Amino acid sequence: MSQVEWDSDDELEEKPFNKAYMRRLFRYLLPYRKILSFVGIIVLINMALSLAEPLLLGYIIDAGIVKGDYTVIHWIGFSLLAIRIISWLLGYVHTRLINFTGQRILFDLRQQLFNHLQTLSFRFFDGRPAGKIMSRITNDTNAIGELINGGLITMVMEVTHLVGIVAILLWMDWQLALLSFASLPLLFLVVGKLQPRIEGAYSRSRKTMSAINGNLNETIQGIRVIQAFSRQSVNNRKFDTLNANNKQAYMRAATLENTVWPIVEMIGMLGTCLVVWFGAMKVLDGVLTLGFVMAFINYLWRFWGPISALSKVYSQLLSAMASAERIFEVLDTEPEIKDRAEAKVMKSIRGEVIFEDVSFRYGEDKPEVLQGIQLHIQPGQRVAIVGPTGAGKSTIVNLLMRFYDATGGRILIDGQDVKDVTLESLRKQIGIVLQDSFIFSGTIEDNLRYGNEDASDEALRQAAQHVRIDGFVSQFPEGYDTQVEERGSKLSVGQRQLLAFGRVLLSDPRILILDEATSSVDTETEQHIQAALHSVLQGRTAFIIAHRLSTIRDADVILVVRDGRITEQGSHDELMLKDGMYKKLYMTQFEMQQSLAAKTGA
Ligand SMILES: Nc1ncnc2c1ncn2[C@@H]1O[C@H](COP(=O)(O)OP(=O)(O)OP(=O)(O)O)[C@@H](O)[C@H]1O
Repeated sequence: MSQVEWDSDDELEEKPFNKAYMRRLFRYLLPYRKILSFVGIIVLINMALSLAEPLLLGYIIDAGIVKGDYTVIHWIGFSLLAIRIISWLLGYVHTRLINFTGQRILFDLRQQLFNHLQTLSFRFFDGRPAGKIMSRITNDTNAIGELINGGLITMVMEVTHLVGIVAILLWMDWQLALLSFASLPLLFLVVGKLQPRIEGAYSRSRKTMSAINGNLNETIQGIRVIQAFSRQSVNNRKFDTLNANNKQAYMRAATLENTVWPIVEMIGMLGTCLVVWFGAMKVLDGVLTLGFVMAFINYLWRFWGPISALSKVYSQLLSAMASAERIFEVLDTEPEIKDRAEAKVMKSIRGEVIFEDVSFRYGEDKPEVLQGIQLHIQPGQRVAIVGPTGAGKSTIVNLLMRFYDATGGRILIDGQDVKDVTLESLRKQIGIVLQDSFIFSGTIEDNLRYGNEDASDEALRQAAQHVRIDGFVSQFPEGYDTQVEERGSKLSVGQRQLLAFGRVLLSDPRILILDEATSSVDTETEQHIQAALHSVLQGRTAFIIAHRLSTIRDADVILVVRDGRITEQGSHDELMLKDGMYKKLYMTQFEMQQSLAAKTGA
């Protein structure tokens, strides 16, 4: 299947009933069919017990109260109590079992989605808001869970209930039964007209709630920028509107619902009134007994419960359909970058990298962002990639990591095409340090071991020393066991950078990709970073998207990228002699640095 288009239609709250989705959802129930069949039997027994109650009530009136027979009263009274106790026990068991199964199915589905998401290619995540992807794993699986937990069981229970009641009413007195159903067409008319409006109103209320969530998410993520730009009052007004929309939508839904159900009850009462009226006359005529009419009316009261429950399950079913569609779309998306069937494990490499006439575009309808890239890098060489923003520097390294596949040409590492080896073996031998060093929640040690969990403690300490993090880590009371919060928010920018160097050093890759940070840190940290960089680069082929003049000058090969092409290639001295773009770039940067140094007095 092609990549999913997450357009606005995608977020519809409800979708028509879809048999194929339903069948697929049922497949998740299959592993639990034994438990579910057992639950089904319990539910049926419970229904039968509950349906017996009005009959017993009728009997206690006719054979007990009217005839003054104490034994019947005792026995039936005891039976009614026993039925309630057994019903309660069975209800407890079935709720426990169905909750347990529902949670297991949710667990399976969530796990499957998570595992699959991790295999999907970068292109899948490009342009898809993280919030929407997250909501598929949480909200959408929950909607399915609710359907299984509440909906399915309610459906089985209420349908059996309804069929049972109708059958009993017809069996007791078909004429009276038909009389009591006389108001049904009116009921269907009212519910058929108003129910979609209630559902629409609730759906709008949920949508306005998701707008609130989105806004909250963005506000929390961007709180620094918001406060820096003093946007609080503008944001308050925006939130106020969203909040008011939600209140309005909810109030409308609630008002509609509060109007509909009393009308439904009134219509229901109409049928009951007719039965009471005719029934009472028949009792006086001696055709029916009092107990019979009481039992009949009791069944009628029970008739409306399942109808309202079923209409709720129906809307639950439709919203689960929309969730199922979104979940299956993700599960059906094939990872674009994956191992070929005949892919081999890439053996230990030396680090020679060749780009043979490589071209690339981010989408079929997108322009080429790389064209005719030719490169031959020897093992251990240090390559600096420079060029204006948007030139294609990151794209070159993305192709080397196989985050995307080149659309033309070949990329060879030690003579092996990157497409012919397994992704894992390729990526294990390439390390990457990005500008914004992503630190995971967990301890400092966890983060260091991220690429090599089996590293010895000794190797860990050495790596930490080399990248100079031992100094600041030893100042934390818990040392390497210090918990760094999500994204390393407890650490400074420089410390995060050093930690990222340590992580890559410990994983010991042959090729290193480094996106040099542009953000300035204090001179001491800068020195630490330079020293750490020196350790990390030792003996590895390195591709550095370079911003610092010293890094650029020290590189063995400098690539000047412009508009997706390598326009100049060579060492610093060679390129300076050419008097081309590199010289211009270098001189501009040099002057900038000089004036910055003059300003800061460094
Ligand atoms: N995921 C993407 N989908 C579509 N186009 C993209 C994507 N990533 C980058 N591009 C486009 O590809 C071109 C090259 O981007 P690239 O990120 O490689 O530039 P860069 O030289 O690394 O820029 P910078 O120095 O600003 O990071 C740009 O025109 C950019 O808009």
